[in-house]
Parts: sequence; C-alpha cells; structure tokens
Amino acid sequence: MHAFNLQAPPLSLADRLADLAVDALIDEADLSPKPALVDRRGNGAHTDLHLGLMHASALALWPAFKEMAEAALEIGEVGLSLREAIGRIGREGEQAMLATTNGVNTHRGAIWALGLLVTAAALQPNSIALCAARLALLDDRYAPKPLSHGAQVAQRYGARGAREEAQLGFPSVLLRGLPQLQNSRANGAGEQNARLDALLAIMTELADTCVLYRAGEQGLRAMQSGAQAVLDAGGSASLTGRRRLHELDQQLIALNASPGGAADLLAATLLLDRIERDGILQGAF
Ligand SMILES: CC(C)(COP(=O)(O)OP(=O)(O)OC[C@H]1O[C@@H](n2cnc3c(N)ncnc32)[C@H](O[C@H]2O[C@H](COP(=O)(O)OP(=O)(O)OP(=O)(O)O)[C@@H](O)[C@H]2O)[C@@H]1O)[C@@H](O)C(=O)NCCC(=O)NCCS
Ligand SMILES: Nc1ncnc2[nH]cnc12
Repeated sequence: MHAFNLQAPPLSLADRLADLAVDALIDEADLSPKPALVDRRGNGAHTDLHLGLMHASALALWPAFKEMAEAALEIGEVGLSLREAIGRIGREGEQAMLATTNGVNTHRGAIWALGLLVTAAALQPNSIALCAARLALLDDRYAPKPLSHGAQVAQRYGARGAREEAQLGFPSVLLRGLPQLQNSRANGAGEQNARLDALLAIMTELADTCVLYRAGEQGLRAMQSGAQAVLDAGGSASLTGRRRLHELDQQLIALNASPGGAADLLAATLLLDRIERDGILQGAF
C-alpha cells in the first residue's frame, strides 16, 4: 500500500481554458506554410521573431489566461468590475510577454482576443463571442491610450482594428474562420490544410492593422486578393491553390506585409473550435 496518492488533482475549468488558449497559440505558430508569418519554415516578413520565441511567449501567457477565467468565475457577470480586472491582467500578461521575448511584441493582439474569449467562455459558455463583445464594449478607465500602430493606421486609413473586431463579436472568426475550417475539413482537406484555409478566409476581408502599418493599402489589397485567389483555386489542399499560396507568401514578404492580426484571429478560431470539440463547456455555441 502506498503512503501517498500519486494521482494528479483534476484540472479546474480555468486551468483547462488556459491550456486550450496556449495550445491554440502554439498550433497557430506551428502551422505551415503561412504567408509572411513565423512558422516552422522560418521568420516570414519578420526580423525580430522566430518560432522558439512564439512558443516561449505563448507559454508565458498561461497564468494571464487562467487569471482571466478565474476573475470571470469570481465576479460572475459582465460589468466594469470584470472589464477592469481583465484589463489589468491583460496588461500584466503583456509585461510577462515582453520580459520573455526581450521586448518584442509577439502576441499583443492575441492577449486581447483570446483573453476576452477565455473570460467569456468561463462566464457564458452558451454565447462566448457575444459575451466577449459586451466586455470589449466597456471602457476600462485604467487603460493607457498609447499611439499604437493600430491607433495610427485607424487615424490614417479609418481602418477598424482589433478593438472593433472584438466589439462586433469577432465576425472574422464566426463568419469566416470557423465556417472555412469546417468546410475544408468536410471536403477532406486534412487538418493542416483546413487550418491554412481558415487563415486565408480571415485574410480575405480583414483590415489587418499590422499589414496596414507595414505596407499600407497596397499591402492590404495584396493580402486580401491573394488569399481569395488561393481559396478560389481550390484551397491549400489543391496543387493550384498551393502555387497561389507560395506566390502570396513571396508577394507579402516583398511588401513586408505580415498579417499578424489574421494570425491572432486564427488562434481565436482554433480556440473556439477546441472548446466546442473538447466539450468542456457542453454545447458552447
Ligand atoms: C485594444 C487593443 C487590442 C489595442 O488595440 P490597438 O489597435 O490600439 O493596438 P495595437 O498595439 O496596434 O495592437 C492590436 C493588435 O491586434 C492584432 N490585430 C491587428 N489588426 C487586427 C484586426 N483587424 N482584428 C483583430 N486583431 C488585429 C495585431 O496583433 C498581432 O500583431 C502584433 C504585431 O503588430 P505590431 O505591434 O504592429 O508589430 P510589428 O508591425 O511587427 O512591429 P514592428 O516590428 O514593425 O515594430 C503581434 O503582437 C500580433 O499579436 C495588432 O498588433 C488591446 O491590445 C488593449 O487595449 N490592450 C490592453 C490590455 C487589455 O485591456 N486587455 C483586455 C484583456 S483581454
Ligand atoms: N505566426 C506569427 N507570425 C508573426 N506574427 C504573429 N502574430 C501572431 N502570430 C504570428
């Protein structure tokens, strides 16, 4: 007879949601070949990022995602108190990310999108995106208002960025990423191709503020039309689609146009897909 019970204690809901969020970030980073983004092949259009840094950054965010889910369970309703709690935790998450990456911004947009979704999943599992939108619509009184890249291109081009995407209930995820993921799977594309197709579907319409900041409207048009061309050619699983994808990769790298916002929204798509398939929230949608 053993003196100790060596069985690991069961994971809490907050633990599980944080695991799923980090898994989604790692799956996004590993997915290859993504146009102009960091993946298993290389650094895409980036000089200061690499796959190891993306992984380390994702893992460093686990405590922030867990704390956000715990705050949702503790506070128990959408309101300023929860919005400001997750704002503070999100800012601490950004600090943890920057400490891990030596100051490189790997996942700012992902902390925002996945943080809202994890919080909403803990609070209202039957309407995650809507609950996340209600949280995003609340104004956090303690949020600094820096002239971020997103704010600069909003001024310059009137583009809707990460904040509006969340406030609208993540249309890029619900109307493009998830349906494409499911369609491509149903058509037998294979999991990696289905995920690439989901990313491309997001890219077809997104006003990605990273692309706008780095490559202006020309870069954004190249991203959107190039992504559509891959899907029109049969998607990532087809030979012609693969050729178009290679051309898009080359073109975006030449323009220095990295679709970092689309990558974050692919991670959000993978998170919602996993929540639903995992069944941890039982009928999450
Ligand atoms: C509300 C915030 C999201 C702030 O938004 P804002 O637009 O003001 O700020 P940005 O700093 O520009 O960050 C937005 C990031 O969101 C991603 N993104 C871009 N477009 C979209 C879109 N249309 N929809 C959704 N998401 C989008 C994108 O993140 C990725 O790109 C990052 C790299 O981008 P960038 O900083 O521009 O870096 P580079 O171009 O590579 O820089 P250089 O190398 O050239 O110098 C990368 O991190 C990806 O994640 C945008 O960057 C929100 O952040 C906020 O208010 N946070 C405060 C904390 C909080 O309240 N949290 C709530 C708890 S969940
Ligand atoms: N794979 C990736 N490459 C570059 N920027 C990103 N931001 C989020 N994911 C990214």
